[in-house]
Amino acid sequence: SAAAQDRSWRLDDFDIGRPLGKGKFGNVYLAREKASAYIVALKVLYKAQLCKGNVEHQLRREIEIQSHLRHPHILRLFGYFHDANRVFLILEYAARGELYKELHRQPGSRFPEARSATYIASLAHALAYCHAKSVIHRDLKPENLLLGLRGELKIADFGWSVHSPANRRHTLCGTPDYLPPEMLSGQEHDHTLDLWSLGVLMYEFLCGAPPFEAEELTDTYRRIRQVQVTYPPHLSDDAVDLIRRLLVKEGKQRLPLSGVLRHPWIVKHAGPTL
Ligand SMILES: O=C(O)Cn1ncc2ncnc(NCCc3cnc(NC(=O)Nc4cccc(Cl)c4)s3)c21
Repeated sequence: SAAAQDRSWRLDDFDIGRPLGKGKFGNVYLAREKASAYIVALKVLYKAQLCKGNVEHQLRREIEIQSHLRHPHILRLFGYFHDANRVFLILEYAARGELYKELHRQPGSRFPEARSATYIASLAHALAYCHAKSVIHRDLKPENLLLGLRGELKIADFGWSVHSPANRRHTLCGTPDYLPPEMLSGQEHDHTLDLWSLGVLMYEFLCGAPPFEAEELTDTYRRIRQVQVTYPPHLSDDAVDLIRRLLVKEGKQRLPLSGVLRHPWIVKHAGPTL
């Protein structure tokens, strides 16, 4: 509610529960707002770490961007507050946790086609909503996808999101597996960046590993630049067709989200949830 933004929150407004996850800049805890008994996730970020990582402006941008986003497949950021040495994000609680843990629990670490299509359709709806507001996420990967109480997908962590078009200001940290060629060469990028990452995620949901994964980082970079993908035999022709239309070097040539939602592979498998 808007009230969540106006009133200033404090740590003793909450009962703190079990840790939900551990992060580079701080941990996430289950928490209950005392007055309403509302359950949230509370992410604790240490200012010293944020300062050392030179990411304070990214956090401010995330808070600004997230405070205007309202979508069933985007994890809500209800508000934030800080004390002497910590910043706290008050987040929607995703009861079924991290999607990548669910992915690796599966046989072969991959989802069946119908489940993958439902997740891709949810992502396409959420991204269409973001792009309509000129917001690109830029960091779509299984670690940033959470599952709600009924297993519904929630995009989380807009720590790398920006208004498009944009240029990368920061050196990349973390895996390059989900980044398009234009991000590797520091070129200007736009919302079509997220279309590439959607293709990488679709491949990983269906195959159990991202398409450009390699032992050496340099090999991953080369395979991304050359769009070097091999398709395992168990993939349906429709699935291969949709991935091929997203993993295209030229951003403008990638299938737009409207085309993704109309694609036969999505309509066939995720039809009822569209
Ligand atoms: O995922 C888990 O570990 C466990 N988990 N399990 C359930 C659950 N329900 C809700 N949230 C969870 N986790 C927090 C998800 C985030 C959302 N938004 C973020 N933003 C952020 O970290 N920003 C940020 C950080 C450091 C620097 C900068 Cl610049 C920006 S993290 C949950």
